[in-house]
Amino acid sequence: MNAHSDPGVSGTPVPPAGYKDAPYDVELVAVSKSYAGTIAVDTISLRIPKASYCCLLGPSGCGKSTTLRMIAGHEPVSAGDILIGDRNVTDNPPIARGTSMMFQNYALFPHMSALDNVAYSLKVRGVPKDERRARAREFLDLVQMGQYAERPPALLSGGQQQRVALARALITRPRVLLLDEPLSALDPFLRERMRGELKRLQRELQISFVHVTHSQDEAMALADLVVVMEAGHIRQAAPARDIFEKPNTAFVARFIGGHNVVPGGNGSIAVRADRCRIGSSADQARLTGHVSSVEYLGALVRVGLIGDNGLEAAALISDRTFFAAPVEPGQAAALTWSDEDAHALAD
Ligand SMILES: Nc1ncnc2c1ncn2[C@@H]1O[C@H](COP(=O)(O)OP(=O)(O)OP(=O)(O)O)[C@@H](O)[C@H]1O
Repeated sequence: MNAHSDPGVSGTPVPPAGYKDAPYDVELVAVSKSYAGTIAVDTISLRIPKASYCCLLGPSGCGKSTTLRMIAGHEPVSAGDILIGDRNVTDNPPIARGTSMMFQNYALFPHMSALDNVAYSLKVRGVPKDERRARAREFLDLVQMGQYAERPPALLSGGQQQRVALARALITRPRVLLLDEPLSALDPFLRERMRGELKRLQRELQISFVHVTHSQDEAMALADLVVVMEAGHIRQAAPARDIFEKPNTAFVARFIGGHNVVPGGNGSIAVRADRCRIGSSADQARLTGHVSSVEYLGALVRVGLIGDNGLEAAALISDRTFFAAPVEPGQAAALTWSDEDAHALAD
């Protein structure tokens, strides 16, 4: 292994040639993956700027995990190139890419203590015992697990096991940390807490995280760059706010949630549900019909509406506005919005 493929296990990471100047941590160039008869990923190109939090988001089977596994080197590409920094790693084994992967089920060794689990990848790289144990302690402290160093995984909670798995993935000092559905096994309370923790770690370490999720909320909360995938394609890659404010297609608008997709003058338009109002005045109405549901969400109330044309839509309104003029399911109602809140979609 040369200095350029050393993921920085012996002290300060050694930047690969040209890495410092590379504006992207990850670059996918026309990457495809086919299995016998199935195209899992179809000619995708993507640039992940340095030290970004990137979420790959999309419905089940859209190719997110396959993309992540190809970046990790656990799956060979069928076509295309993968660059980490400005180094083409397409044919490199996982250990020589400068990436590290944290698996969904954490994949900890049950017979080893938390400390030995974390130190393990240094062991396989031949780092002496004292040094690797000292480094493992450092990384357990980083994820606030120093006090559990001697416990085996079976005596740790799910959230604690996950922290150990994170420390284990980070100890090799990767350029890019790859996370496959890292929060899905946690209960909702812990999930939110770990979400904040992941973001903190990414900021502190100033490396890129590529995080696969099918949760829109998770992607919106975490990502600098949200990559929305469908059927092996990237449909949109942009900051969360751009995706939410300017979804480019009906699929993205629907998948990201919180939008109504309705016919406009030239094709479909998306209007955010929180920009819609419920009224009864037919002259301002954009969509007339009746209330189909009322969901109290605390600060907001979601009013579902079925248009006379069969179209389903919703308004998200503040609790104060709703209770000033409440409506009930079955009641005739109209949805209104301003022209400036209507966003034209490409299809
Ligand atoms: N080893 C494999 N052999 C054959 N087909 C596969 C293999 N792995 C994945 N696929 C197919 O490739 C497509 C993409 O799968 P992938 O696991 O990347 O999707 P995903 O978006 O991560 O889905 P999920 O959210 O359900 O994990 C799917 O149609 C899947 O069935």
